[in-house]
Amino acid sequence: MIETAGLSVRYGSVEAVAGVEFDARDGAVTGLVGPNGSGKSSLLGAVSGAIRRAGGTIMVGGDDLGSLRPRERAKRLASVAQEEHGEFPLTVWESVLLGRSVHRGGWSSYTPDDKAVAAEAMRRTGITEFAERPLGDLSGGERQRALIARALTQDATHLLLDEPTNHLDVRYQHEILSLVAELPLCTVAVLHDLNLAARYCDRLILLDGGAIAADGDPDKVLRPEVIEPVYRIATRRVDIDGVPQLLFSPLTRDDKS
Ligand SMILES: Nc1ncnc2c1ncn2[C@@H]1O[C@H](COP(=O)(O)OP(=O)(O)OP(=O)(O)O)[C@@H](O)[C@H]1O
Repeated sequence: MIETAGLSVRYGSVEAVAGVEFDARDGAVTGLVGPNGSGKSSLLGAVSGAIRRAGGTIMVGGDDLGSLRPRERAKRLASVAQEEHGEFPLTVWESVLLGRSVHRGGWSSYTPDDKAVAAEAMRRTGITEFAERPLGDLSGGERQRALIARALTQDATHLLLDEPTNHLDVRYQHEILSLVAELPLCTVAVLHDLNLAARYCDRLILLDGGAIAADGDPDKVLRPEVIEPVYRIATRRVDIDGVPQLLFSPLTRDDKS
């Protein structure tokens, strides 16, 4: 479980996250949605510890995030950030295997079990064939799947994903999110695509201007009267097989005024 209270993130005079309180349950996928600049990545970054919070508390598995030693933190939280920069000198296999390093002491080498966990994560994300390729040579979508495989290999109890479907083709968008939805973890994912969020999230937190505009299951949040004022786009909803799906059309001149 992840719980925050009064969580704030500031960049100079910009308050990107303004005293947010939410909880994300174990065994569920909580989606963070909202327009560009609404504070999704800042909120996720604060929870992962990558971005310094200006105030508030973050509890992960019942303990204050700040009280956890780095190794314990890594056993509890695995995260995939929006863009991982760098030269990527490692092969895909080496990079995925690095996820096991939090379970190894000092210089001890990887065990057959570590290698089996890494191989299984690669199989599930469809990247086995790229094992010997340098990570930096992969396409954006292939690299995204490799980074997700590394996070799965870390075998943490909480998973943070910032736009995990970014760069993925339509098949892998669904494959990766259905894989994530099956994991018995506490997962928080930033998603732009509201229709994917509807299908794979148990709960949605809609951010607007750094604050929570709506919080609840997809049926409750994905309603035109909730979505339209936040995204400022005309929205229609249809329910397909019990899953809400949204259709959008640009505002007319009259709507804008
Ligand atoms: N490093 C930074 N320095 C200054 N302002 C920043 C910085 N990072 C983010 N911001 C600002 O903080 C606010 C929230 O940004 P954030 O990236 O968290 O939003 P987001 O909802 O993830 O956006 P997007 O959907 O575009 O990825 C925005 O106003 C943004 O301009």
